[in-house]
Order: sequence, then structure tokens, then C-alpha cells
Amino acid sequence: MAEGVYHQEMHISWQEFHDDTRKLADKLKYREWKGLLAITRGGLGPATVLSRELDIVHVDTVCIASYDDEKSQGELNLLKSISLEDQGEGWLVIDDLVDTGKTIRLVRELLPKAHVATIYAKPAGMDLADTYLTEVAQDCWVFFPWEE
Ligand SMILES: O=P(O)(O)OC[C@H]1O[C@H](OP(=O)(O)OP(=O)(O)O)[C@H](O)[C@@H]1O
Repeated sequence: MAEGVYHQEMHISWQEFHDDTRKLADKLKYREWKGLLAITRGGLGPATVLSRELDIVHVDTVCIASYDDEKSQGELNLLKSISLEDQGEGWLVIDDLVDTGKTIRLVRELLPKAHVATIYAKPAGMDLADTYLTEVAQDCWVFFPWEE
């Protein structure tokens, strides 16, 4: 593990990811969504499951890169933005994790009325997610199955 702010790690299996994303979907079934936006790349896996669970066919991406391989976050790089009517009202944005909240802050600037959901949330950024499933300690680095 890299030195610095991370002192623990958590490895999520494909089964755990699938189970957790279905539980997140249950929290999001209270309304119809106009569409689903995945924040790349971490939101792509959850978007596959959510689009089925919530029966959303209109799926698009907001492409943002930040962390490098050394677990340090560089400047956010907005590779593909999106423009929606009504400031994103009625749209669901999905990411795997909110950590510092920098990524979601940028998405909220683009789509202030969209509903932002993540499966996992760390304390520093959790208030920026409208819905999340599970809190993770700030000093824990999460490994997703698609990264192993
Ligand atoms: O709350 P923050 O501190 O902004 O961190 C969370 C973001 O970091 C990860 O993406 P990353 O930039 O590593 O890119 P990836 O999804 O391509 O792995 C994750 O998928 C979130 O998008």
C-alpha cells in the first residue's frame, strides 16, 4: 500500500459489488428517472446493474479522470462533459465511490439538479451524494473488482 493518507484497504468482490449495487437500486426505485449518467470509469460497472434494476435505457457518461496509480489525486480532467435540459433535473448520476468529493462537486457544477448516487462514501465527501449505500473510512483505499 502506498504511504500517506491510506492505512487500510478493502477489496470488493464481483458478488459483493453486484449485491451492493442492487441494494443501492432499491433505494432509488421511489421514482422514474429520465436517464442515467455514469461517471467514468468507476460509475460504468454500477451503471450496468442500475440500468437493468431501474429499467433505464437512456444511459450516457460524464468522463472525468483524477487519481493516478500512486493513489494521489491530481487535477480533475473533464474529458467529456454533458449538457441537459433543466440542469439535469430527473437524471440519476452514478459513481462507485465518493472520496474527497472533488469529482461530484464538478458534476454538480454541470448538473446542479441531478440526483447523485454512489455505492460507497467516505466522510469527507458523503454529504455531496444524495444517496449512498455504505460508509467507508477515510483512510481506506477501496479496490473494485474491475481494478484487480
Ligand atoms: O471524491 P473524489 O476524491 O473525487 O474521488 C472519487 C473518484 O475517484 C475515482 O475515480 P478515478 O479518478 O480514480 O478514475 P477511474 O474512475 O477512472 O478509476 C472514483 O471512481 C470517483 O470517480
